[in-house]
Amino acid sequence: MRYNDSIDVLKGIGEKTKKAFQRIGIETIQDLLEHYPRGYEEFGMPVCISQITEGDTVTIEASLVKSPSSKKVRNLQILNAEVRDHTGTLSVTWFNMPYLMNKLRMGSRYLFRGKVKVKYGRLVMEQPKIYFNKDEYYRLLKVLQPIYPLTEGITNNLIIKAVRQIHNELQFAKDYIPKKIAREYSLMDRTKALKEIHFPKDRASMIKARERLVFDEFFLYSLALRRLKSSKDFSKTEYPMRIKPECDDLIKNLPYSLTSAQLSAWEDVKKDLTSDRIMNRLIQGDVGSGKTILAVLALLMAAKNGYQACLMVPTEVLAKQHYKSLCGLLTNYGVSICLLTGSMTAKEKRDAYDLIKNHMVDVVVGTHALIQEKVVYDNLALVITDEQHRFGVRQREELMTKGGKPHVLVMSATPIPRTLALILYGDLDISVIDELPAQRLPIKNCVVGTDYRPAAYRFIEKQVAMGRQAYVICPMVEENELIEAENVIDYTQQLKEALPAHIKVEYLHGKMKAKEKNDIMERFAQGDIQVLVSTTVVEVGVNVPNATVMMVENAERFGLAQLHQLRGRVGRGEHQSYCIFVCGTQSREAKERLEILNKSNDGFYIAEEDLKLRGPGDLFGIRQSGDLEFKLGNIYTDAAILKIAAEAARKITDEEAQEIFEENPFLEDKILYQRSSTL
Ligand SMILES: Nc1ncnc2c1ncn2[C@@H]1O[C@H](COP(=O)(O)OP(=O)(O)OP(=O)(O)O)[C@@H](O)[C@H]1O
Repeated sequence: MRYNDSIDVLKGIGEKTKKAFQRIGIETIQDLLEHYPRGYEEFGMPVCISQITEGDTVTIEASLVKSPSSKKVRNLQILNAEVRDHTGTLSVTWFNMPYLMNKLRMGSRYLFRGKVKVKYGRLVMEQPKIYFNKDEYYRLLKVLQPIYPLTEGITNNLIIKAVRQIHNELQFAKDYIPKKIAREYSLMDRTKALKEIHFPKDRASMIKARERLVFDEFFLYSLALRRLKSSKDFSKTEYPMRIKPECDDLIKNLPYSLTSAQLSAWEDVKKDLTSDRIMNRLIQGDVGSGKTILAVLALLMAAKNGYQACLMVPTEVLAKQHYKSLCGLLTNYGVSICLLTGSMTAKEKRDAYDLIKNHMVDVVVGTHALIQEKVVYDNLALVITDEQHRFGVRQREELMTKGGKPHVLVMSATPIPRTLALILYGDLDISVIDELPAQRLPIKNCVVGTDYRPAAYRFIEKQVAMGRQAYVICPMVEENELIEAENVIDYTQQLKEALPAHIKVEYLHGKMKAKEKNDIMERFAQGDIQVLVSTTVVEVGVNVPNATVMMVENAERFGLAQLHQLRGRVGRGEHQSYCIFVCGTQSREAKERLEILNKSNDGFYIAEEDLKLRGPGDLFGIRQSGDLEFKLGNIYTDAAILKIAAEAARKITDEEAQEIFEENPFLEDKILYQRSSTL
């Protein structure tokens, strides 16, 4: 049996089963070996009925004390029975297994294994597996039985049998890792690891096997990425640029001086743009750290070199905001700018397409509309995506195909620990803005209960009297009977009543028409509206430096990273700013979580704490669903393995890497295929 053989060389896999396997991406012996269990079932000694509590999955040894009775409820054939051991009795239920009626004998002892629930106030074991033969069960004791991801037509048992056969007939699994690395990191042998991951001797052995296989995934991924990156490094740009004096001039004329972190990021960008290679850079900086100006400088540089450049942002509100600030900063330098968003009329769009195609504009700002088929660019040399996590990388790539191979600059305010950033944005170089403008005062935070509202409103009133503005965030747009949380529409009404009439309160939410949203945002930015009640649509990138209060209702409903983003909407100017997190529950856990924000304004710290508390899914708000998935490894929870695997990959010379992939010609493709579908 060979690694690349089709799975139908295995006994019991015919045409139909083969097709079913294909549906979950399994074609070869290797695929099946790498179809890892999603968990294990641990068989324990039988327990006494009196020891069982709700929710347990247990085995009992008991005899049937009442003949099974059968009834039909809609399409379901339900079989009820009662069993007893020396400590008590238990109800047992099976669904759609009528043939058990004749198989189970009154008074006989069997082993039943299943989950115990409470139904009508009584404990019931549902759909238990029956072991008619005691020895059959005792053989399973202490063994971790693999539980596989399945699809229709494929049972767990079928996979177990097939994998066992592979283990019996395949001598060696391919080992990708050089011996010196395996030794240095005390890795389990790969062949053994592939056995133990499916049929572990015990838990410790399974963990060690898993570590080895996760290491392989990360190690190879890091290597492949390195090769990809170095090959990219050699890809010559079609859009070489020269340094332009206008950029220095713009910096000189700003009402503030750039921080040293901004300056050093700008140096990175300049170096990239003036080199003969394509730029692929991520600028990572906490909320309000001043990333936008770097985008502006890069756009100016591209335009002054005679190229087109575009800035793609996730929302219409943000596109409008950037458009306005770009016009303010760049028109003096003879740069023409146009806006392109989904809500523009057909005619407006057509006009924009014409301007772009004929290079009547140098810079295009917009939303997804920028990557519509109809947009034809003329010499698109630079693509900047803001908050790229809101775009799939697919979309980014689509935009890239509109130019030859434009330079790419990605802006992200998502605080990700460096090791993770290296993997998540593995093909990008990274500049970090780790410093806030000097004159910023740290935001003052408080976590309060709903009874604090009257005091909060008085506080907002005072701030407004001083010429400042406030945001109030609610989780919902409108009332929903099923969810107890504040909603924007009703809240605005209440707030209008609670605040003096001269204070203008308006609302903003995602369901409003683009034009209405823009209008409200514009009026807020101009100071015509003093208090804006909104959903999280303001979360990303909105910049109104005069706003100094952020009040978040039902703060417990948001992730910490998201709350940090919301908080980032204030403290963007020279005024002291405040954040009031209103906790709508008494839960201690919720309050503890919010205390993390109370204590720190540092996005990286918050991200780490959130990771500890809630796990990765909720934290990053990015790349959550199926993003950068490895078969076994999880880049967040296996961060420790990721770190050493990346370190090990760095120890490999280019020649050694070449050898690894040469020996396994399908491997690199496979990894990079995964990359392109995820990164
Ligand atoms: N060096 C600086 N000194 C003072 N103010 C600055 C400096 N750099 C930028 N700013 C101002 O700080 C505010 C926030 O900057 P910007 O909008 O670029 O933040 P950002 O990094 O994009 O944040 P976010 O991720 O929250 O959108 C803007 O009003 C900007 O004009």
